[in-house]
Amino acid sequence: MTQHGLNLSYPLTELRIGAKQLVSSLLQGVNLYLIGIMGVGKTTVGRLLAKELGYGFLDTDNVIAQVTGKSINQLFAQVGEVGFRKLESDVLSQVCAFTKLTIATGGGIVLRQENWGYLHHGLIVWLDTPVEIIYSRLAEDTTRPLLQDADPKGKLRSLLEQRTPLYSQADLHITEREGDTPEDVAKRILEAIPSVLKKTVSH
Ligand SMILES: Nc1ncnc2c1ncn2[C@@H]1O[C@H](COP(=O)(O)OP(=O)(O)OP(=O)(O)O)[C@@H](O)[C@H]1O
Ligand SMILES: O=C(O)C1=C[C@@H](O)[C@@H](O)[C@H](O)C1
Ligand SMILES: [Mg+2]
Repeated sequence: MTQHGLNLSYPLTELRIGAKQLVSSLLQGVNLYLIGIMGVGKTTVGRLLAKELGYGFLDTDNVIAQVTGKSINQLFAQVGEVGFRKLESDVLSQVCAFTKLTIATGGGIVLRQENWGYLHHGLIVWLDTPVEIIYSRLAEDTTRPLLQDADPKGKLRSLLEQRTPLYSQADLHITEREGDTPEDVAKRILEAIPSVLKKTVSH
């Protein structure tokens, strides 16, 4: 984030008065990227954050589906995970050229090294939710091809375990607490952004 030359001289009391305005002015149009395993709420919380910040909202999964005219399930069936990952990188490489966006990413965006070059154009937020909660949310959902497994909960656990070192490279780590609404999570992110920007430049 230091390459953005953010102005960090702000009175802390302002955080309580107008967190949204403060965060907007601190970010100076820098994009927010939400990463995390499927079902943590990247799409849901991303929309709320965009509204709060006066940012546009994009979801890489939705952009891929719109551009190809196919669902994520159809793409996995037709071009495989490898083909899907190429499309995902193409989309990310294009959207990172814009500013003032909150971008919800697909859960596997962290897997390709080249994607990190694009993600680091912005501020990266890792949404982290206990597997039990994610599972209860997605148990009836058939739109995630990687969860079409004999043991979907085990699959979620193993994906999270494999990807945790990658998600950990985010600028900000927000852990969802039991009972947190999407609004609570968005608020916690907004409140945490000033501290992470401050921490980055003081090193
Ligand atoms: N804090 C929350 N409390 C309750 N339900 C939530 C919360 N966050 C998200 N949800 C619900 O969980 C489901 C999954 O959320 P969402 O689609 O936003 O996850 P995602 O991280 O974008 O997943 P994917 O990586 O598969 O795109 C949705 O039905 C959403 O309404
Ligand atoms: O975690 C993953 O690898 C995925 C998450 C979804 O957002 C989709 O991008 C797709 O279902 C793959
Ligand atoms: Mg999503």
